[in-house]
Amino acid sequence: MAAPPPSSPSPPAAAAAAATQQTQPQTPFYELVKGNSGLEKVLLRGTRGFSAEVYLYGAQVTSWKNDHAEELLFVSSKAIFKPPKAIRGGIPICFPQFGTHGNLEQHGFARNRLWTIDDNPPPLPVNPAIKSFVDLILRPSDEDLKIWPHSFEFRLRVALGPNGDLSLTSRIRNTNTDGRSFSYTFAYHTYFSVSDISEVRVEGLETMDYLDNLKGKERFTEQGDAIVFESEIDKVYLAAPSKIAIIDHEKKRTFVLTKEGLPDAVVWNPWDKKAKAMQDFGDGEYKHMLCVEPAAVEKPITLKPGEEWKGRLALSAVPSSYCSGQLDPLKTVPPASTLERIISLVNEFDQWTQAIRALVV
Ligand SMILES: O=P(O)(O)OC[C@H]1O[C@H](O)[C@H](O)[C@@H](O)[C@@H]1O
Repeated sequence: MAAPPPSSPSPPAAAAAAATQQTQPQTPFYELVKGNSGLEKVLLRGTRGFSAEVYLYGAQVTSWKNDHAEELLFVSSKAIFKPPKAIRGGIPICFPQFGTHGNLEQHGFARNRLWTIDDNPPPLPVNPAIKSFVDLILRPSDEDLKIWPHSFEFRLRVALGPNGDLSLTSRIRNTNTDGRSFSYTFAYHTYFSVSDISEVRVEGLETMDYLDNLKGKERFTEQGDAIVFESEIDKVYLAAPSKIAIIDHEKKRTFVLTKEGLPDAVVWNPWDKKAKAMQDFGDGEYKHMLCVEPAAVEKPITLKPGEEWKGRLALSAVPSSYCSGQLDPLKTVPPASTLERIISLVNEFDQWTQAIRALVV
């Protein structure tokens, strides 16, 4: 069901509309279409050509494009869009278990289930400028309750901001009627598309402690400068900062990842050997992807009946490279072309000043 696209009122009316929308429930603007293998997916279209897609299967975002229609997420060319296999790429939802931290299948079962659209979610405070979003919901089936005997409601809002930023907001509520709490681990398993993994560095995780999945989950401390990639990596950084930058030097593009309610961050690249061993992953594809996954792993989240947890991921892609150590996109060094432009404008201004002085004197 596609809501009619919002009319494009003039700015004052838009401001008025935005103001009223803070009080009125927002009607999301999305389109439901058939995707790969006939699986349904929701298209989100923002202003200026930004877009995103999320499959109802797994509530999995599989596309996020900028205003040049460039794909910012990685999905394997060999991804299998056929339940019960998880789609390889985009942003799989790992719940109620991350990795092998428990006795369920790897990453739990949320990414292997068919979610439904929630047309009447409980109100969620949003930026009124966000028009393009969809609310999805998952509740356990009888089969699920056999393997994880807890009732829950998992609501996910996928939203496209006015500047093309993508946000995922999860709300998980314990709806047990037997008075029992439950605990879970969680991750937004985000696959970023990168030009060449050897040209990528990650800032924000320097000096953090991490569990190394390649060394029996042993605890280590990261070295003092940005992370670069020369081999397989599979690390769970603990109590990581809320902002992490993934810098793609070749593309002059920086992904800024902001996380709320998720203390940890997993960094994974399978590299060549593991890539070859994965059926749904191209042998050379490890060069063009990097997973940075906001997560709650070290300390599972525990909810009492009726309690609700909220975990949020916000992604933006900033077309510039960062000075080392600055995670704030506003403090980025403009690209050389902008600097050259500024210098030529200053020179032009000088010429005009001299000409006007000559006239006046
Ligand atoms: O193949 P999957 O089940 O999707 O898991 C892919 C990867 O996910 C995470 O990044 C884990 O830290 C890795 O250990 C795992 O290999």
